[in-house]
Amino acid sequence: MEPAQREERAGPREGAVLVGRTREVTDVSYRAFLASQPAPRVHWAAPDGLEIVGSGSAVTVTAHGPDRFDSLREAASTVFTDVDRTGPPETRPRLLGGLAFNEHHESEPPWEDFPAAAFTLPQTQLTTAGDTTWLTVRAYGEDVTADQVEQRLDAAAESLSTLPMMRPSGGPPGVVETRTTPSKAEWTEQVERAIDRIEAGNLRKVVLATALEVDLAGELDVPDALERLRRTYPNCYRFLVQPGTEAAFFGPPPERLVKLTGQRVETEALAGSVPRGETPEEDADLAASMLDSEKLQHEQRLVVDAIMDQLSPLGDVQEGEQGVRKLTNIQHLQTPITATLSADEHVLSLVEALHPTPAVGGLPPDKAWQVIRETETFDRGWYAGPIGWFDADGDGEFAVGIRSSVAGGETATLFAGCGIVADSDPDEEWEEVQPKYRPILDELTSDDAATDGR
Ligand SMILES: C=C(O[C@@H]1C=C(C(=O)O)C=C[C@H]1O)C(=O)O
Repeated sequence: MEPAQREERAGPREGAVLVGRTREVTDVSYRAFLASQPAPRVHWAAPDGLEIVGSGSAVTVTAHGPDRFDSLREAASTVFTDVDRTGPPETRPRLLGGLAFNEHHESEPPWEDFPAAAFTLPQTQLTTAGDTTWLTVRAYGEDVTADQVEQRLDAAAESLSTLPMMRPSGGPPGVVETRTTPSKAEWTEQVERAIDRIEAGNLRKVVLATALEVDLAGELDVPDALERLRRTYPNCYRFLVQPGTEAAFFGPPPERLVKLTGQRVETEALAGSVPRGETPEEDADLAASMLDSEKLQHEQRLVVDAIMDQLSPLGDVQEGEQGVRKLTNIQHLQTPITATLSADEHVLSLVEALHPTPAVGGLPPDKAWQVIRETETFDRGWYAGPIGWFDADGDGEFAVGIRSSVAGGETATLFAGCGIVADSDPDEEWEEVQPKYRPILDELTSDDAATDGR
């Protein structure tokens, strides 16, 4: 397929036009398409069925610092000023990407390819909604013509038709060695210190995270891993953000940060975890113990209240009925929350209001961030940051970038955290964190080793 057009990598500018041409395609393998594409690459799949994969950058908007949301909105409005496109609404231009957990993110290893915030309009994109898949080719610039883009669309369709429907799967690369940050002893100290701060009265909850650095026996085939995650975590989001040739950030997060369609907001509180049981009875008992647990209900309530507080100035907010979200290897307390806005808002404004929720940050948010910064000895980077898309109308959807890893060459760094409250126990919290590595760790572990280790 066509190499990325370097001359078009520049950012948004006045006078440039965005030209997009789209056609329906059949019998396409996302894995084969993704594997055939050069970086930058992005992938987004939502549990409700929208699936997008893209490569190359027609235009990318980036931002950093406290004004990053304003800068993104402004840059995006320049990108969307002059659009000449074909295709159904499903294929409208969506800027795909995300933001680092914190606005002061530094692009240091393993995050050297990742700015504090970056959203891309891919040059070549597949979009699936319902049973239909479309191929879109885009270009952005002062001198771009519809003829050029149509020719590129012909070429892209031609090379797409030559891709194999199924590539043989290379399988997981295998794990040589793992290193945990912090160690179990350090974790115990960190959690005890956090509890001291909570008891001192100036902190209610903090989510402390851990990192697992994994040396691999070979290079990870990310398109293959994403394809396997489609089957093992079918009700989760799946994403890939690969801004350069080195590192890929990817994972199957279960948690929605926010979805905005017109004035309708959908979000959720997802916090409080227990493992899945070995038998249906044990599984139901574990779920019941979670529903009955005062500590886990407290963790959940803090998240529900914080989200409701953030949204209530913007419109009419409804708390849904609490339930249990069952994933392949863990179950969580979940409360859906919806709102009808009283005025139009951009989804980035909602992301700004909500992120980080106390499911991944803490309460009060500033105090929690201070504790996270003083405690964690690794860089969260984009872990637990907002990952998703937005369009010209300001509609969009964002997941929380958890159950995720940043991988490059023969190394992958995985992240997992859990909420610490007054009655947390360091040993129990350590046990709670481990299954949160599993979605990715299982993808890295060779099948033989995985069956031994399970
Ligand atoms: C922080 C993570 O998960 C979050 C924390 C949870 C908890 O403390 O129970 C549950 C779901 C997520 O909101 C993670 O997976 O790394």
